[in-house]
Amino acid sequence: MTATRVLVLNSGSSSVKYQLLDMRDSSRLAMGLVERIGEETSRLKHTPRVGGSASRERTGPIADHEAALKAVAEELAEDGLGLDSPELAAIGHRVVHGGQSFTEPTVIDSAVLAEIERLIPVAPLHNPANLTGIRTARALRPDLPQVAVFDTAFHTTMPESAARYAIDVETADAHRIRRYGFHGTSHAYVSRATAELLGKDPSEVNVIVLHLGNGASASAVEGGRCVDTSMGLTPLEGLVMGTRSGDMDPAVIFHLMRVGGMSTDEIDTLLNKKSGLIGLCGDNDMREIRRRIDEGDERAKLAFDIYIHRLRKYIGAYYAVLGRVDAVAFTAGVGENAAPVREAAAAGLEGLGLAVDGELNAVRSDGPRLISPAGARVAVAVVPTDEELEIATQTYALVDK
Ligand SMILES: Nc1ncnc2c1ncn2[C@@H]1O[C@H](COP(=O)(O)OP(=O)(O)O)[C@@H](O)[C@H]1O
Ligand SMILES: CC(=O)OP(=O)(O)O
Ligand SMILES: [Mg+2]
Repeated sequence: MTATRVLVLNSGSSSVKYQLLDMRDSSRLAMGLVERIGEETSRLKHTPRVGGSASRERTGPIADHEAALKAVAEELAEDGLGLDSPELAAIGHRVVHGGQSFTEPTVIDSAVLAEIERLIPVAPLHNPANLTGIRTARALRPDLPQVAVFDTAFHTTMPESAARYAIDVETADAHRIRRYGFHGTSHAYVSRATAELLGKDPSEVNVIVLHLGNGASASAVEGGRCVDTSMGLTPLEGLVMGTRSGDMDPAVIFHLMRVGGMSTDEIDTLLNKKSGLIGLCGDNDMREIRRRIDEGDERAKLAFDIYIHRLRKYIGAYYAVLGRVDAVAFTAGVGENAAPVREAAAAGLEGLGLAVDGELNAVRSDGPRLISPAGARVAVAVVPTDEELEIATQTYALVDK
């Protein structure tokens, strides 16, 4: 029997998303999510035979990522899809920070593990969880190839003019300080899917991709290659996010230290976990923010306006970076679902050839779709991302040789 299945693990700071795919037809055999790891109220939602049977849920404390993965393995085994299956060809892992070392998907060995570990200081919320996922999966199936697919890889094509910060060159190089960019698997997948939606080859189109999830980032993709992106050394820079500030004057940090008496760790927590939408209005979920706005809540309205203002700045900036824009693609939780965000992001930009059609924008659908009026100079699209499929495809390409 040839092994054609790939298990994909996307381990976040407090969650694990997973999918088991059969790469003969890219079909999903099972998928699921473990949330609130480390809390009393952890939850595992497992969907076997996607599209077929109903989901199963387990609630109750799941202490850490190792326990989470073991619970996932048990759920898969219950459907006869256990990790011991000879049909499993590889396990693909999302790894958030690959620094400059990794420009391609990579089979994991101890040297690769050591490098991912070395990069923890620049991805403190993400790389430790990714490492635990890899180590646990390796312990469960030591004989299987484990492949790392890096968020940073797609952005390694950025020119120096976009990737370098304007700080002392020797200092920057000594500490490997530069723009790395993240969500690259999503930016790659969505820019390609957008070209496909337009019936063109990726090499022919310039796309601004807006990945708006809990973490959010924008990228400028020229003929299939990333030329700029909004996240930087770490996933803190750029857009306003669920709990992260995005761009601000770096002197805010010195001010908080000198005048506010805050420690480095306190400021790190403030900017990564208590800022963005949650810091501005107490909620990080766009659904809740829209509900509050509908009830006349001023703080929610201001948070929304700040979020949109920053988003529009990046659309304008990347318009200038690209010179010619063929499409703007909205993706991830907010981008795919929040019609008011898309409407506000494009409002009044007809001069740039950008517009959103109210009726098309209100349509709900799982597939990629255009929301710009017919004949518009720039296509505006909703293009659902599928990081797990992209990771599985890249993983399988590496092991099916
Ligand atoms: N129906 C919806 N309307 C508006 N926003 C939504 C909707 N569904 C999800 N979201 C937003 O998407 C976010 C999660 O996006 P997602 O891409 O899954 O994030 P992540 O991968 O970073 O966890 C939620 O925090 C919420 O703000
Ligand atoms: C890199 C990053 O921000 O990832 P996420 O959106 O999954 O937090
Ligand atoms: Mg995400």
